[in-house]
Amino acid sequence: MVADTRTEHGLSVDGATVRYADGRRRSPHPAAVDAVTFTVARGEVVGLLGPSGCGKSTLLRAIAGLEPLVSGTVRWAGDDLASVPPHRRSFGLVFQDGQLFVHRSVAENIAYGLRVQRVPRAEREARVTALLELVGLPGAAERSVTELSGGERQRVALARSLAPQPRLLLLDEPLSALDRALRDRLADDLAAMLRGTGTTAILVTHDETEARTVADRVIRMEQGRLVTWDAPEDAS
Ligand SMILES: Nc1ncnc2c1ncn2[C@@H]1O[C@H](COP(=O)(O)OP(=O)(O)OP(=O)(O)O)[C@@H](O)[C@H]1O
Repeated sequence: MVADTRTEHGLSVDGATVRYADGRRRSPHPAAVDAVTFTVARGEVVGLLGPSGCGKSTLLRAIAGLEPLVSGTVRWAGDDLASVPPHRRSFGLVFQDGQLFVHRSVAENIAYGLRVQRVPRAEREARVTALLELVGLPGAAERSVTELSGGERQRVALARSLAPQPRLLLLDEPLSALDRALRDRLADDLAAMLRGTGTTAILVTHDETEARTVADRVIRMEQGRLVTWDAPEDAS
């Protein structure tokens, strides 16, 4: 068999199955994620679409290591991550509500992961300044996150997740809480941010237009299963 270099250098999910325990039932609970197989090449942005409850967030959480697999594997660059805890995967996560630290400034929020990585202060400050430029909030470093709009908050959440340069960014409906006009604008900005930083990412969304704006390729789930996927552009 010819080695698949795309898979070796990025994410490879193979037969991933997640089942939530249900203490009340004797019969096995249906799998929330059912034998899902796909790959994401380095630098690629994949959109994950599907109706509510089809298992998108569960799949993302499983990739992050936050939900155990009952079968299947999640690999990065060919290495099985089964024994690698979430904080050692170098994956970033962004949720719908941003989940910022409300008692910290914008800069402190963005610098959080860099402090954990013990990045020296001067470098931290330079990275925060560059990231604020990138997300369209120059000069906002000392602002309190409590006084930001919803869109500004999501921009800060994106900057915070990009700061440690994650090898994979997992975006779980990061724009869903915003109104339509803001969402469209931020989708364009998000696409530019991911391309500009060469970030490998999976974007979960309900919104086909948003997926097409941000992602290179779209995959679709229904009832725990992957039902369609666009062929990777350079695969043949
Ligand atoms: N903690 C949990 N315990 C038990 N069942 C859960 C849990 N979280 C999710 N589920 C179930 O797993 C299935 C998949 O849920 P999931 O949140 O992954 O779907 P989703 O596609 O992300 O939905 P949405 O688009 O509404 O966020 C659903 O049937 C849901 O009820």
